[in-house]
Amino acid sequence: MKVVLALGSNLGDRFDTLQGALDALFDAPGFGFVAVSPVYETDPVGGPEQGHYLNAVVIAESSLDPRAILERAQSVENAFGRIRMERWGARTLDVDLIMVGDAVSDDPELTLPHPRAHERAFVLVPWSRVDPEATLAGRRVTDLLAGLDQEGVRLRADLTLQRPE
Ligand SMILES: Nc1ncnc2c1ncn2[C@@H]1O[C@H](COP(=O)(O)OP(=O)(O)OP(=O)(O)O)[C@@H](O)[C@H]1O
Ligand SMILES: Nc1nc2c(c(=O)[nH]1)N=C(CO)CN2
Repeated sequence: MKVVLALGSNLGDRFDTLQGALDALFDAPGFGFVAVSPVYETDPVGGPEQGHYLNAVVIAESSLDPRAILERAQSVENAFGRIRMERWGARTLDVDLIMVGDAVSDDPELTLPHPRAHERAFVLVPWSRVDPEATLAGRRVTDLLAGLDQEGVRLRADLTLQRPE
């Protein structure tokens, strides 16, 4: 199954956090690296006033079930010292499951595809760069993007994530 994960960080050394998270996600069996997007500097969306994020999207191949992938994502978030404060507030690391194959779920603990991904340029811009043919719930990501303001999402060509070892 194809798995799409979105990474975000807006506290501390944001790039180091993203690279560390990428390495940690693939540092266990059951998860094969496919590709990682460029890094984007993004205006914060929602929540209280907070700093800019670095965002990236990772594509993996996995036969793990969605719950196991969520657990892995959460353990990586915890390992990078994420302190959960207010909703949509600042965080050292956020790992969201955007889609897991064609799994569909409306469980609040794990909603798939991610219920807000289709409206988030900070997810769709990097995703479309790493997979221009991608679709989300039957719609092309590039089409979804056409209706969104992308001004707050800027390529950081000076920052490149390395594929995990
Ligand atoms: N697709 C998903 N990916 C990650 N977490 C999810 C997903 N669907 C539901 N959740 C649940 O959401 C909770 C995480 O909420 P969190 O505080 O990270 O939200 P947020 O990142 O601030 O906001 P958002 O969900 O809009 O990105 C987790 O406890 C998890 O169980
Ligand atoms: N730019 C940006 N804004 C956000 C982000 C994020 O990763 N990037 N994550 C959020 C909660 O998941 C809320 N707002």
